[in-house]
Amino acid sequence: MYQILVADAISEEGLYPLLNDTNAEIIQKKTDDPEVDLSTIKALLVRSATKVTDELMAEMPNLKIIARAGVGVDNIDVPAATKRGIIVINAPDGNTISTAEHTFAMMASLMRNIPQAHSSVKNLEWKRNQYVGTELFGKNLGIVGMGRIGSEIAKRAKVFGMSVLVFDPFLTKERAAKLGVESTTLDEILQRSDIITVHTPLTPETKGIINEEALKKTKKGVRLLNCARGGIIDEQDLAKYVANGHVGGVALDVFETEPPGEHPLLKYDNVIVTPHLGASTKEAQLNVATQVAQEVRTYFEGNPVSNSINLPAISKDIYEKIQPFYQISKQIGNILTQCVKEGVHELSITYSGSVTELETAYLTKAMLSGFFKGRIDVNVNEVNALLTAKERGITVGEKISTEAFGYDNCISVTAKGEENAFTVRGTFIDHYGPRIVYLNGFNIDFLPEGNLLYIQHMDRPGVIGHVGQVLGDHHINIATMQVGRKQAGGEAIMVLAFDKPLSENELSLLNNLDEIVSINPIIL
Ligand SMILES: NC(=O)c1ccc[n+]([C@@H]2O[C@H](COP(=O)([O-])OP(=O)(O)OC[C@H]3O[C@@H](n4cnc5c(N)ncnc54)[C@H](O)[C@@H]3O)[C@@H](O)[C@H]2O)c1
Ligand SMILES: O=C(O)[C@H](O)COP(=O)(O)O
Repeated sequence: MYQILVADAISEEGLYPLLNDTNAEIIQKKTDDPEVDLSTIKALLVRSATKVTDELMAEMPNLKIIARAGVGVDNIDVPAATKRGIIVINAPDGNTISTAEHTFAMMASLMRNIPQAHSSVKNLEWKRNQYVGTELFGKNLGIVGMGRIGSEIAKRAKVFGMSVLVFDPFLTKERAAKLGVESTTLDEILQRSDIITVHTPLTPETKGIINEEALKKTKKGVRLLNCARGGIIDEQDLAKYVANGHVGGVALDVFETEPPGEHPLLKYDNVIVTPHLGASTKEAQLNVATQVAQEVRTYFEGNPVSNSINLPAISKDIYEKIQPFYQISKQIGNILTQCVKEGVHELSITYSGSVTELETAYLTKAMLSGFFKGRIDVNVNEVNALLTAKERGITVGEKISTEAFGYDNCISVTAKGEENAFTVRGTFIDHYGPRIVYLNGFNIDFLPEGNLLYIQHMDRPGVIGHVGQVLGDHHINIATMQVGRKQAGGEAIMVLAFDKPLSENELSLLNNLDEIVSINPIIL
């Protein structure tokens, strides 16, 4: 059973995939509601209202996934979530059309003074001369940020007979040509546009991208729209340019602080506003809620999510192919962490055979999650594995090799410390399962599972008997036993599996046997 906290107003109908899941319990409350036990919540669903801060995440130690029913994730501390190993997903295209239509409606309203005229008629006035508008036809529309929403606006603007200038550093010439828009610089847009609309995410780079310096370059009478995020157009600078009459009109759906309260821009008649309604249509809300609810369910069913902000996307097909190697990679990492007795500064992974055809980067992260398991407080998974290694000064290297040691596939990991290096090799055999086939210089073959004991000893007659005697005296059943050696009479190893872990006393009795060099329990 997993608990999901739905902290913002999310379409109930869209939550159907979760409401329909007998393993899910949905709690619809604010994060600061005293009735909510944050510590047991595994999934958090939000829109833009809830601020998902590092402090909030600290109160949610079991949180695995944050789902944003919408596009912008600027209300979520994504780096902090990543550090904590929490997946962040969004619904990138569910509200595109709604937001594009809202922006267009705002643009038409602004040009034809519709909100002002509407209020005037409602106040029993009839001022036809006061509300003479301007056509969209033939005007230059500048779009900053030509992603999903920007592109939909461009299509609509062209139908209205507008010329579209766009600025987006990631827009290719081919795509601009296909959309029939002129791709240009921000400066050109500022200088040539009659109307400018912004559709970028709010990032350190886009914050204030339209500020006083930019406004200075615009045409007198320019109209500006922000239906993306408050702050992309600097509100204080904009207020100055509305006050001095340079800017002819403004349409805002979003504000730096929401609600904006007593905002300097609100007093101007040529500034029209809506309360962050871009995505507020029945269709968009149903789309985004269904998308994230389905993704959360998929995640808890153990399948890959498609719209993660902090995890590379992987298809279900590839995910299924990778699963067996995922497990063995994790086990190799975990064996290493339990066997290496000094600080590790380098982990090098070599993939060979059929596994090289898969997403090995994903497996490297799985190996790291196994390596850090039990070593540090943070839950390390594919989201934060590389970051955790980097923070701890561990270099991670990945290689592809043609040497698979006679196996169909082989994953070999070497952990290097100041003094020693320790190598573990594993393979996955169809219809047989995962096997560890090499341990610190010795060929061996054991199942990486359960309570294991790795013993280094001298290859002498009777050693296996002596070990068996100690265990038998303590009524300990040996489930499986594998041995490996390099040469007769030299160093050798054995790996035993038990139904339960051995006690300190039993381990110490084994360690005191003459032929034993070292013993090392491994719990997987
Ligand atoms: N008002 C609303 O209710 C509402 C609804 C949906 C989305 N939004 C906002 O709109 C934004 C855009 O949504 P989208 O779905 O089109 O996202 P998107 O990712 O498809 O498009 C964003 C575009 O901005 C471009 N970009 C990034 N940095 C830039 C820069 N410095 N200069 C110019 N372009 C830059 C990117 O290359 C990308 O093409 C979202 O981030 C969200 O904040 C608001
Ligand atoms: O980024 C978004 O998707 C929009 O700003 C919508 O935000 P909302 O879900 O709070 O309406």
